[in-house]
Amino acid sequence: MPQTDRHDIPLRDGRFTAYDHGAQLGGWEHHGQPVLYLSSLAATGAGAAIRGGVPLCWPWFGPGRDGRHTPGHGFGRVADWRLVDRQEDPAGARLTWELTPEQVADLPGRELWPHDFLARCEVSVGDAARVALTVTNTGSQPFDYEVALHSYLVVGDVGQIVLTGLDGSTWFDKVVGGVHRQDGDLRLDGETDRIYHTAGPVEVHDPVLGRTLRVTGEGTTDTIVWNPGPEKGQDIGDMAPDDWRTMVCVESGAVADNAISLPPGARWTTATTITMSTPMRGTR
Ligand SMILES: O=P(O)(O)OC[C@H]1O[C@H](O)[C@H](O)[C@@H](O)[C@@H]1O
Repeated sequence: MPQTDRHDIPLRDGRFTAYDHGAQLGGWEHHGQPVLYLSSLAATGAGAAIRGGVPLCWPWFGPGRDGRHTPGHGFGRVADWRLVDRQEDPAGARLTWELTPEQVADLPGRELWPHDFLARCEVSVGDAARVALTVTNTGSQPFDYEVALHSYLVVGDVGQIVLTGLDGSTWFDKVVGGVHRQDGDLRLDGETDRIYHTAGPVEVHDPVLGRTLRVTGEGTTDTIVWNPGPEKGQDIGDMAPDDWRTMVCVESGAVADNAISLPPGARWTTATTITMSTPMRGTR
């Protein structure tokens, strides 16, 4: 396998990193503030899933709908994508990668999703960061897939953040099971792993860093909120033991019963956009 190609891109108002491996946006710093978390222990070599930034979960999410798919979050996140375009100017940059069946032929898990496809991932960073995945069905049979754009956001203290935009939506609890309805804003207390049935926008109000991050999905139906909490957080090999305190994942996706179905010749774009604003607005 080729070495991971990493792109370090300076911008007028910040900088970001991106990898051909997984077509992945890595760290992003905007106006001197880190916005996307990238673990200092992240593995980036062949087969590795890069811990942080915005991993692409595709063509399944987690262990898939049957709970038995590996690798977790699909082979798209560990594939070496082909960079097909790179546009840069001081205000913003855009990188575009493609992935075809030939590039994933030898990857574990390909046999679980053996369809003909063209996938295109576009990462654009300027005032906002946007990750867009467009999948085309190039075969003669319909197929479906799950997708999540798994943003790792930097927060000052996960115990103090308030998430708005989820009020009234139903959610599935991945920690203990069960479906619930969100009543008001969300404050995290320990391990949290939830699939909310809303595309957002979801805002993360952060009193410690004095800012609000907004995550907006396009072509998506779900928002996944994840933080491993103190116990699991200590055991994640590619994260420093206390890092769980200063990150939260707010992921735009279409998962489980909301998987995307594509007839032959059709294509679909799912995207997430992350913006940062200050000062904070009121929460309840
Ligand atoms: O450890 P990873 O495979 O990167 O997954 C990290 C997390 O991703 C998502 O947020 C899932 O909902 C979680 O269940 C999972 O633990």
